[in-house]
Amino acid sequence: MRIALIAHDRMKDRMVALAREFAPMLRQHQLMGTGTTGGRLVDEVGLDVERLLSGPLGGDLQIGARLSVGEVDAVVFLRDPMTPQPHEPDINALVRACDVHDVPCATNISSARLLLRALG
Ligand SMILES: O=C(CO)COP(=O)(O)O
Repeated sequence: MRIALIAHDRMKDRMVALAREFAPMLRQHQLMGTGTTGGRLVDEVGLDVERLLSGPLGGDLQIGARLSVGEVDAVVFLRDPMTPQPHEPDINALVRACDVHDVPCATNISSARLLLRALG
């Protein structure tokens, strides 16, 4: 499976903890992430993650574009619900693309755990 991992700044520690928890499972899959999130997962968890652009520079759009042509199977997107983001339209575009193409998209830790368990 091709899994995209994305987290806003205040959610990145939680993404790292989640990735540690699921590291053995995640290693079985092809991973991609936005720039900073991907970097942390590489450096702190030792995962092999293809790093795309940082979110505010177009990383969400890159993932959305891949997803729209069938190149992403699942998304974990830990959005920060409390902080406005300069690239809000990109964020909405990615979540919308998940809905348009019926790609599972977990936007909080509980749903991410369920999704990653299901992908086993
Ligand atoms: O902004 C993001 C998603 O909208 C995440 O981007 P970074 O992983 O580069 O911080």
